[in-house]
Amino acid sequence: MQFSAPLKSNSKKIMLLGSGELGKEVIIEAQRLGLETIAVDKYENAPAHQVAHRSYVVDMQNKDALLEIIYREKPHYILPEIEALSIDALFEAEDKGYNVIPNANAVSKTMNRKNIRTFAAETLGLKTGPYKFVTTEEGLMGAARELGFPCVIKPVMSSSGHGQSIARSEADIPNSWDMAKEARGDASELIVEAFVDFDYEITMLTARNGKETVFCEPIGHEQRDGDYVFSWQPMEMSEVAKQKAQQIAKEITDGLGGQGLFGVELFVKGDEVYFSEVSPRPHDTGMVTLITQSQSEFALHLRAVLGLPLGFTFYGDGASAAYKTNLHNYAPVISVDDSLFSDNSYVRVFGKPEAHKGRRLAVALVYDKVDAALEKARELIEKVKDN
Ligand SMILES: Nc1ncnc2c1ncn2[C@@H]1O[C@H](COP(=O)(O)OP(=O)(O)OP(=O)(O)O)[C@@H](O)[C@H]1O
Ligand SMILES: NCC(=O)N[C@@H]1O[C@H](COP(=O)([O-])[O-])[C@@H](O)[C@H]1O
Ligand SMILES: [Mg+2]
Repeated sequence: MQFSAPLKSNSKKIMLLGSGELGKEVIIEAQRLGLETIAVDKYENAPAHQVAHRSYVVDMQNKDALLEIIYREKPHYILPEIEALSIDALFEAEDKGYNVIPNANAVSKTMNRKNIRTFAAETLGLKTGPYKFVTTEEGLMGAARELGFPCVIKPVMSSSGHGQSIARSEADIPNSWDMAKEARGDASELIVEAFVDFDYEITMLTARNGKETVFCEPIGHEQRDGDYVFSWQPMEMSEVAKQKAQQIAKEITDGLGGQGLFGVELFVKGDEVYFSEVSPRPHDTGMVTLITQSQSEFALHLRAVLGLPLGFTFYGDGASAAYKTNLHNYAPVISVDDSLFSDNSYVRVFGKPEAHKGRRLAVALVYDKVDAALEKARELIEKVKDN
């Protein structure tokens, strides 16, 4: 492969749509390969804006506004980094010959829970828990009664747990309805899922470069209020469950097609593996690969996009802990105890310009045997504060 310099007439350009902490790492990897980088998001000084060659602030749901930037910049690759963006802009750009990663149809399917769930369960026949879609509060009550309690309620378009709740009895349904309706994203329709009483859940990072598919070691994670707080790698699994997990990851990523890295979310009970959802891009729980692998999920995403070989070394076990703030603050200051910077741990601060309750601002990473790494990550994250 040939590599040019950025900011020249012959530069190779990537445009990131969404510029959070995950995109920031993708941009850094792209710059390591001499690519020209453009980061787009809905607010100023987003993490990836801070490291890209150029940045734009735009309403990500506005088709014309997104297309205007795409046509102006003419990127070789368009990498969606968030779910809430104008899918019509991506379809139109793809029609005009732009390379949307992994492809506009995959982005469209995965951004909407109804599309991806029906594709996985009904088209591909993958095992999932029971589910229903509803558009009214009465419909929600009926679906919950049918599926049984507890059940999980989510807007069809949302991420990081926004608008998600668990209803434990009929009395919880009005509150679940309100929570879903008030969330950002698209709550015109809701998915109601039977609660899967899994033993553990994993992310199977899966990369496709057009020639081969590779899997990372399974990542275990702990979620609170639908958002990740701790992840570790590898998650110890039975050989049968691991094989099934890779098989499901292969089928769903082959079904979606295109090049790039995917985060396949799976629930595991005994040797049974249930498909939950998939991100057609690096996954928040995969930040642990920054410390466990020779090529992180961000580096692998870039390699897959460019069609480069996907070989990498798993250096050894590790864990990550997300730092989430409780404050509203227009200029957050993050205090990190010096003990986080050790021979086997460090912290990455995303540089988000504003804090609000529940927002992820930093991540602690530990390299050690899984149990020790997770224990240390739990201990260290308590030593991060902001004000
Ligand atoms: N049907 C279910 N049964 C049990 N737990 C569930 C179910 N659905 C979701 N969860 C729990 O909630 C978490 C978040 O759900 P999900 O991944 O669907 O939301 P999300 O908003 O897309 O999150 P993200 O954007 O971080 O991936 C899951 O990782 C799991 O821990
Ligand atoms: N689970 C999806 C996920 O982790 N996405 C990551 O969070 C950012 C948004 O953060 P914000 O809400 O703090 O702006 C996104 O841009 C992406 O990097
Ligand atoms: Mg998820």
